[in-house]
Amino acid sequence: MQRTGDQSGSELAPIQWESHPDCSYEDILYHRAEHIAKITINRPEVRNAFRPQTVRELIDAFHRAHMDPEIGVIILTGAGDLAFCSGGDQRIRGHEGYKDEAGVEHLNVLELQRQIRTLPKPVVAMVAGYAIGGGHVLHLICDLSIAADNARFGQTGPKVGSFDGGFGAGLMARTVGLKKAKEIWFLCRQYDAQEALDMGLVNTVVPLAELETVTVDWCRQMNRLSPSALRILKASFNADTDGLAGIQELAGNATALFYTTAEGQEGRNAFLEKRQPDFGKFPRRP
Ligand SMILES: CC(C)(COP(=O)(O)OP(=O)(O)OC[C@H]1O[C@@H](n2cnc3c(N)ncnc32)[C@H](O)[C@@H]1OP(=O)(O)O)[C@@H](O)C(=O)NCCC(=O)NCCSC(=O)c1cc(O)c2ccccc2c1O
Repeated sequence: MQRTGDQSGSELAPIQWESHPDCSYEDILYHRAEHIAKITINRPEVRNAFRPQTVRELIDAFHRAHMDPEIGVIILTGAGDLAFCSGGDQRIRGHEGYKDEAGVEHLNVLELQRQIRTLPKPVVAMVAGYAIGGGHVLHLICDLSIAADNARFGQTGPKVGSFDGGFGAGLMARTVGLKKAKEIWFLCRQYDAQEALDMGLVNTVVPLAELETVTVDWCRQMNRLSPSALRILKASFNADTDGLAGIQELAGNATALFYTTAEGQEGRNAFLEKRQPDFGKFPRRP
């Protein structure tokens, strides 16, 4: 199996994950160490299929990692070696979506997809075993995907009476090309890790036993880089695909940087001091 990527400067020391003391999740696990958060879908008995509660907990965990200034990079993975995620839990699929505890039907994974794209830190999918259906779209949404050599990828929508025509189709086409994306959706085939690497669906393939070590190494490398540069690059990569919402995210970074300048602060200070702002002292740069 081919391994890709520059491994120079890599650190392969084991990581000591710590559980977060405030987290009481049922369907997922939340760990932190060395400025990395690891979020694990923990339903191995159904190949880590998600139900509305799973998605709710994932949204909470991603928000926690987003807001935690100690965290630079986030890993999304599935418990065990057999699956990253097998998509929506078909046992509780009702007429209009996946039924929660109150009987309300959801497609709330779409909200999670948007959250992963807009949160301003790199998200890495660490994939062992199956990434299938809505679980396949989840890895696709992540910024990087690292696959174990036992990983298998595919969509099942047209087979099980579903489809994801949003990021599931559009982002797939941008990632692997239009013809390949249509093949993936129209034939519902499964692809092994090497095939996924060959079509640009994952960044690298590693032996299963090294999956976490290599993923952590990539995270450590990103954590040594400028967080603001990574943040703005992520927003830049997503901006055109995400339309005005993407531009909003990118422009929000410009606003946040502008707030830190004397020119930005002059406007606020003038308002608080009840005077006219003096922007004349700032250069009109070419
Ligand atoms: C993932 C598999 C290929 C694994 O095959 P394998 O042979 O290894 O294992 P089993 O098939 O025996 O599974 C073991 C065990 O797990 C149960 N299980 C597996 N997947 C699911 C699931 N998704 N939901 C419920 N249960 C699942 C399986 O029944 C077995 O249980 P036992 O009790 O019998 O032991 C294979 O399992 C597989 O193909 N799974 C189904 C994949 C699938 O079709 N997923 C749903 C696609 S649709 C979707 O995910 C989706 C969700 C959304 O929220 C959307 C929202 C908006 C738009 C679109 C959406 C969408 O498409």
